[in-house]
Amino acid sequence: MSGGGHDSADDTIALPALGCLELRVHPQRGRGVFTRKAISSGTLVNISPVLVFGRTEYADHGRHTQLDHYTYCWKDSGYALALGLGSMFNHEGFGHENVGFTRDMSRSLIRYTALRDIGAGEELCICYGPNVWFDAVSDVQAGGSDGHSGAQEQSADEFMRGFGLE
Ligand SMILES: C[S@@+](CC[C@H](N)C(=O)[O-])C[C@H]1O[C@@H](n2cnc3c(N)ncnc32)[C@H](O)[C@@H]1O
Repeated sequence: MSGGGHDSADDTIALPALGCLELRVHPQRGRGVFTRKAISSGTLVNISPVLVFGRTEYADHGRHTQLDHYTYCWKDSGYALALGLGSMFNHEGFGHENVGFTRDMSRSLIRYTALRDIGAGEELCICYGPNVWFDAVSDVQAGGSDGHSGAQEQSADEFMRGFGLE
């Protein structure tokens, strides 16, 4: 078993068990994912299975509900709800997020990986894309470096398709 999150059998997915992640309420962002211990760059921090909605089902129903604040773009113009912590990562602007995500369409899951060393007590944030639907609050200090290690796994195209936006 490697750190890649799946065993040799294609239908078995090993889940990371860091034991240091916790859900906390951020005063402006609402619930978010925080770590009690330092996490090294490149660590697989979470795997979320997803619930996939087809394009028509989502257009007719899902987008008119709270689901629209949580879903990721998925294949064939559908959308997917990440189950578990995958729906709890808050947003930081591009270059300031400390967690990247990769959609595994064939296994219906999303992998989340630390893009840099993350300190104890930090919030784990992903980047939803360039256009968000809320007034984004950032915890990044002005003038700080983006801290990216080059571990970003998304292609530019995947990134621009964003979290729930096209
Ligand atoms: C996928 S949910 C994240 C979990 C959410 N905080 C909760 O409590 O359910 C996305 C929502 O979180 C909030 N959010 C995420 N990042 C934010 C940010 N940087 N600033 C303000 N609100 C944020 C927005 O309300 C957004 O619609």
